[in-house]
Amino acid sequence: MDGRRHSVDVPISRTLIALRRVRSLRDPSTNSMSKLSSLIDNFNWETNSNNAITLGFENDSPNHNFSQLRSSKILNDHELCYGSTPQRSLHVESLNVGPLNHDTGNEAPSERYCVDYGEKELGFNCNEPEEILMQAEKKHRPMRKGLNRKHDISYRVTGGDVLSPRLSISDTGSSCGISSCWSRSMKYRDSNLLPDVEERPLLLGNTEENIDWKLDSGARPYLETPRSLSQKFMPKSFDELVGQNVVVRSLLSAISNRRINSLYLLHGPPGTGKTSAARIFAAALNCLSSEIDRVPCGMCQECILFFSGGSKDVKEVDSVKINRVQRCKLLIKNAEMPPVYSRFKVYIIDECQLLHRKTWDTILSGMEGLPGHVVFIMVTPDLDKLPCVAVAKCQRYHFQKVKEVDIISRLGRICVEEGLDFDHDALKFIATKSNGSLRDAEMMLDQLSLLGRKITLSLVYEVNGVVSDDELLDLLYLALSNDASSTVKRTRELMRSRIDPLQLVSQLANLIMDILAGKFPDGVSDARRKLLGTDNSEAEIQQLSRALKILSQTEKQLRISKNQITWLTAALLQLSSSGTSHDGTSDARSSMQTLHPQDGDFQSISTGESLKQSVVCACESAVYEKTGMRDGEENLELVWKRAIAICTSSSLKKFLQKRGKLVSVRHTQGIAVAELEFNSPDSVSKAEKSWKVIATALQHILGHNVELRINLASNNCTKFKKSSLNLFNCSRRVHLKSQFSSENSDVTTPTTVITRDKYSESCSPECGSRISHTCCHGKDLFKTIRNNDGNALSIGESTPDRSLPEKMANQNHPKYVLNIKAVFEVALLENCHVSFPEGMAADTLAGNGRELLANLTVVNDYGAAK
Ligand SMILES: Nc1ncnc2c1ncn2[C@@H]1O[C@H](COP(=O)(O)OP(=O)(O)OP(=O)(O)O)[C@@H](O)[C@H]1O
Ligand SMILES: [Zn+2]
Repeated sequence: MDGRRHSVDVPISRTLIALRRVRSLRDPSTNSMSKLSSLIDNFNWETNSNNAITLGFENDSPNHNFSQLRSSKILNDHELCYGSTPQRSLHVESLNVGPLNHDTGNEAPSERYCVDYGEKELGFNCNEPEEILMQAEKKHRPMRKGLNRKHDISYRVTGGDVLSPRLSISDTGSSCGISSCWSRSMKYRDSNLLPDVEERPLLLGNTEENIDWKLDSGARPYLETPRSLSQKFMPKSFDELVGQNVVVRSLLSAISNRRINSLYLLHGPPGTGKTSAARIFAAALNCLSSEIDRVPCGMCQECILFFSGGSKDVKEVDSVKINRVQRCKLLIKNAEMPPVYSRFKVYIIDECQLLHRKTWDTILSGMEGLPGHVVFIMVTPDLDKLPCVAVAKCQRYHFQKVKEVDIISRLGRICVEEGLDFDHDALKFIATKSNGSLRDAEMMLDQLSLLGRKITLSLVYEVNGVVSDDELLDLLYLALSNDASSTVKRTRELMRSRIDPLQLVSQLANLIMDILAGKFPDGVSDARRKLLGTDNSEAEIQQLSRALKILSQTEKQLRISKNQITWLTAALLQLSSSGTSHDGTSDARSSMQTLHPQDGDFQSISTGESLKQSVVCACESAVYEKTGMRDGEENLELVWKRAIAICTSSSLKKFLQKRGKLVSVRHTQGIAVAELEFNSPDSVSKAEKSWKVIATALQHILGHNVELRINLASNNCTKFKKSSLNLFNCSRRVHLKSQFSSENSDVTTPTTVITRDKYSESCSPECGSRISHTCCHGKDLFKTIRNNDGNALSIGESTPDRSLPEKMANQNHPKYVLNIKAVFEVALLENCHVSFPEGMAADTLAGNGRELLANLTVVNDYGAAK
C-alpha cells in the first residue's frame, strides 16, 4: 500500500476507538451521528504498513452512499475541488472512498468520486475552519510523526455529524487540476435552522448587535505569533497547568466518568490559570483521543482545530456583551442547536462577575431546557460578586495561588526554552513578588528578557524599584542611629530613584529579621556587617524587634495611603526611638520612658533631644485615655517650627510663623489635639482655609491623628467675645480612620470634623468616628448635622438665635460666610444632611455657601427638602 498516500498522524486504533466513543458519548437525542451510523457501519477501515488508513464502502457503490447522504440532507457541505471547471465534487483522495483498492502502489493519483450537486442546495463558499484547519495542520506538522508532505492526510470524526476524509494536499495536481484541494466537512443541519444563526448566532436580525465571536478577546488565545511569554506558554494540557492538582484531577475524572455538568464555575485569584483551565477543559471535552486521562491530546482533529482558534463549538463570550437581554437570549438559542463539528458546545464566560443579575437569570433559566451537549464554563476572580443562586447552581472549582516553588520551576523552564540565563535568586524574587500569580511572574520575566539575556537579581531589583542589600543596610543604620536629617535625605534619594515605599518597608523588615536571626544577606560587604554587628546586645535586639513592629504596622498603613513617602519617612524616623541607638550617642529608650511615664496612658511632647524621640508611632499607640497637660513651651515651638518647615507654600509658612502659635498638644483617645492660636480674626479665617495643610504637617511631625483647634489668641478673644459672634473657634480633625472605624478611607485624606469648640458647653459625641457639630459661641448655627443614615450626630441644645444666620447671611458677613462654607464643606465630605433652624430657608444663605448647597440634600426643620 502506498504509504505516501495514506500517511496518517494518529494511530488507526485510536481513530476507531475515538469514532466509537464519539458515538457512544453523545446524547442520543442530539446524536446526529446516528443518522450517519448506518453509513459509517458500511465503511471499511484498513490500515497499511505505514500506519495509514484506507476507507471504503463495503457495498462497492460510493455513488449510492453519497446519494444516500444527499437525499437525507445530512450532507450540505462537501468537498471542494477548485479546478478549471467549476465542478463541485465529492473528493476523497487519500481516503479511498470507493471500491477498496489495495492496489495503490503506483504513483497514479487516487481514484475520485465526484458527485454533482445543484448550486442552490449547497453552501459553496470556502469554510473558514477548513482554512484554519489546513493552516493548523501545517503549523502542527512537526508534532506529528510519519507525515508525508505529498500525501498528507488526516481523518475527521466530528461531533457525530461528520465523517470527513479531509485535507489533502496533493502535489500531483491531477484530477481537479490544482495543487491543493480540501474537503469540506459534511455536517448535519436541520432544514429549519438558519445557517447564519448557526455560524454567527448573534447576528440574527440586528446588525448593530453583531457579536463577532472571533473578535472576542481571547477567542483565539493560542496565537501563532504570541505577543508575550505568557501567551506563548499558555498551558495547552492539564499537565502544563501548574499547582492546581486537585482541580485537574477532578476535571479529568469528570471526563473519564462521563459526568459532564452543564455549568462550571472556576474561581480564584488572578493569574492562577482559571481561563487556561477552562480552555483546556473545553478542548478535553471534545478531544478524540482514546487516552482519556491524557486529554486534550493536542493532536487530534478537534484539538488542532481548537488550539488554532478555529473551533466553532467552543466559544469565549464577552461578559459585558451578553449583558443585553436580547444577546443573552440569542446565546441560549444558539446553545440549543447541535454542535457544528464537535461533541460538546462549550461557552466560556470569563470575568463572569461582570454579568448582570438579569443575565444570570436568563442563563440559569435558559439552561434548564438545554440539551446535554451544552457546557457553560464561568470564570471569575471574584466569587463574592456573583449572585448566590448562580454560585449554588454551578459546580465550583477553586484555584489556589501558585506556590513560589512552582512559579520558580516554571520560570526556570521558560528561561531554558527561551535561551535565557538566570540567577536562581532572581527567579525567587520574581516568584515572591508575583504573589501567587504565575501570569504576573511570567509577565515580569517577559519584561526582564527584553533588557538582557541574563536575568540577574540586580536587574530584577532595578526593574522593580527595589533597594540593594547594601543600600538597605545603610538606610537602616541611619534610621537606627538617630540621624534624622541623613535618614530623611537618604529616603528622599531612594524615593527619587522610584523605589516603591511598600517594597522598601518589606525589605527593611526582612533585613531586620535576618539580622535578628544572625544572618546577613549574601553579598553584603564586611564593612556594613560591622556597622550593625552580628552580636547584638539585649537592648539592640529589643530595639530591632520594636523597629520590626513599627515597620509591619507601617506596611499596613502604606497599603491604604496615597501619601506613602511621608508615612515611610515618619516610620523611619521612629525606628531609632524604638530602643538603643546603634552609635551609642543617645539612649532613646530613656527618652521614650519619659514619654510613656506609666503604662502608655499618657504621652505628651516633652523635652528631648530629638523630636522623633518624642513621637510615638501612631500605629503602635494604644488608646490613650484622656489627659490634660500643657506642653513645654520650648518643645511646642520646635514642633510648630518643624510643621511649618514641611509646608510647601512659602506664603503659608510666613503666615504661620508670623501669626500663629502652637499652644498645646494633648493626646487623647489616640488623637493629638493641637491647639493653635492666631492673633486676629482674619488670621483665624486664613488659617482655617489652610487647615488641612497645617493638620497634615502636624500629623507628620507628631505621628498621630491630629485634631486641630484654631482659636483666636486669648487676649483678642475677650474683645471678640463682646461682639455678637465668635466664629473663630471651630476645630477640625485629621485622623486615621482605619484606626477608629472600619470605614475605608485614605489615611492621608484628612477628614474634616467640626467639633464643639472649647468655649461652648461640652459636647458628647458618642458618634466616635464622626463628630459633627458646630456652634458659634453657644448659638447653634445649624441645629443638626446628620450622617448619611439620617441620624443626628450631635444636636445643639442651646436655643438658636434664629434670626441670626439669616441676618448674617443677608449682610454677607465675610466671617459668617466663611463658616457657612466650612460647615457645608463638612456636610459635603461627610455626605450629611443639614438641618436648618426653623424658619430659615436654605436659599437665604448667601455668598459662598450657596454654590455648595447645590450638592447637598438640605432639609429644614419642617422636613422640606431644598
Ligand atoms: N496554573 C498555571 N499553570 C500554568 N500557567 C499558568 C497558570 N496560571 C497562570 N498561568 C500563566 O498565566 C497566563 C494567564 O493565565 P490565566 O488567564 O489562565 O489566569 P486566570 O486565573 O484566568 O487569570 P485572570 O483571573 O486574571 O483572568 C497563562 O497564559 C499562563 O501562561
Ligand atoms: Zn485531542
